[in-house]
Amino acid sequence: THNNGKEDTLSIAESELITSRPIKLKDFSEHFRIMSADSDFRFSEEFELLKHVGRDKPCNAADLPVNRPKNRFTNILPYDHSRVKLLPTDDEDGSDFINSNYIPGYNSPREFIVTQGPLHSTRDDFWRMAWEQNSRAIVMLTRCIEKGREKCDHYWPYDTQPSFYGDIQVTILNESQYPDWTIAEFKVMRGDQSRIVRHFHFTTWPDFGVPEPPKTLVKFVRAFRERCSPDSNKPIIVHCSAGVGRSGTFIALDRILQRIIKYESVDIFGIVYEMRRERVWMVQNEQQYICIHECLLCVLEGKEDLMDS
Ligand SMILES: CCc1ccc(NS(=O)(=O)O)cc1
Repeated sequence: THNNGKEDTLSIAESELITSRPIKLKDFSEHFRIMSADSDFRFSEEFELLKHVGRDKPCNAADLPVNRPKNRFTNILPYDHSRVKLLPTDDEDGSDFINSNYIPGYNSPREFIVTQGPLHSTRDDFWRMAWEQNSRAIVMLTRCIEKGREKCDHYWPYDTQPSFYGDIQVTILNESQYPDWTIAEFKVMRGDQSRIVRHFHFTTWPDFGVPEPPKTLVKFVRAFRERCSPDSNKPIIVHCSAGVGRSGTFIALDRILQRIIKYESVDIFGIVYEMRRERVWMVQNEQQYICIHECLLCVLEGKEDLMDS
C-alpha cells in the first residue's frame, strides 16, 4: 500500500542497506520454489536490488583518451579502486591500464582477476598482466567468434609453434577436447624464466545466456577446481567477452560449490553484491542469476550425474 510515497521511499532506502540474504541449504529447494513462482517474480525483485551496486565508483583511468581504445565496450569500464595495474613503462600515460578488476573468491579477497576478452591491440598487455600477476590459470568463457561477431582475440597459438606476445613467448604443450570445453597447458616464457599456465576454455556458453543444461556448468567448474588448487599469490584470470556476465556467473558458482562443503548456508545475493562492488554488471542478467540457483539445486538434489562428466 502507498501513503504519499513515504513508505516506498523507506523500503527503497532499506533495500539499499541489504547486502546479504543467506539461505540454509536445507531450505534451499523450497526457497527456489517460492522465488521462481509467478514467472520468477521474486527472483526479478531480488536481482533488481543489485542494479545500482557499485555504480557510484569512478573509472577515471579507463576514461583517459589514451586508454579509451583499450576498452572493448565503451560501457564496460573497470572501477579505479579495484583495477589491475600493469607495471608502467617509462611513465607513458596510460601504460599501466588494462580493462580488468580484482574480484574476491571463496579462498581470498583477490582470488580472481576478471578481464574483458583481449582485443588484438591489447593481447600483449593481457599476457604482460598474466606474467606480472603470476597467474597460472586462465578461464575463458566465450568463443572468439559468436554469431559472426568477434568476441575475443585468439590470443594464444593456433598450433604447437611458439608465438610471441610482446616479450612473452607462449607454446601449447598439450590440449584435451571435451564436448563443452577444452583444457590446455601453455609453456609461458619471459627471458630465461619459464612457467606452466593452464587454459580452461568453455566453448558452449551463449553470450547473454546460460549453458544448457545448467549442470554442464557445474561439471566445468568442478573440472576447473580439481586442477586448480587455491593459491592466494597467484590470481586466476577469468574472462568472457565483456568480462561481466559469464565471468561473474562462473565465479559465483565456484564460490558456492566450495562453500557448501563446509557450511550449511549460502548467500548468492551477497556474493553477487560483493562482486558488483568490484566490477560492473558481474552476473549480467536475471537468467544468469537464476542459473546459479539452478546449478546449486541440481547439486543439492544430486542430479549432476557426475558419472557422465
Ligand atoms: C554490451 C556489452 C556486453 C557485451 C557482452 C556481455 N556478455 S559477457 O560479459 O558474458 O561477455 C556483456 C556486456
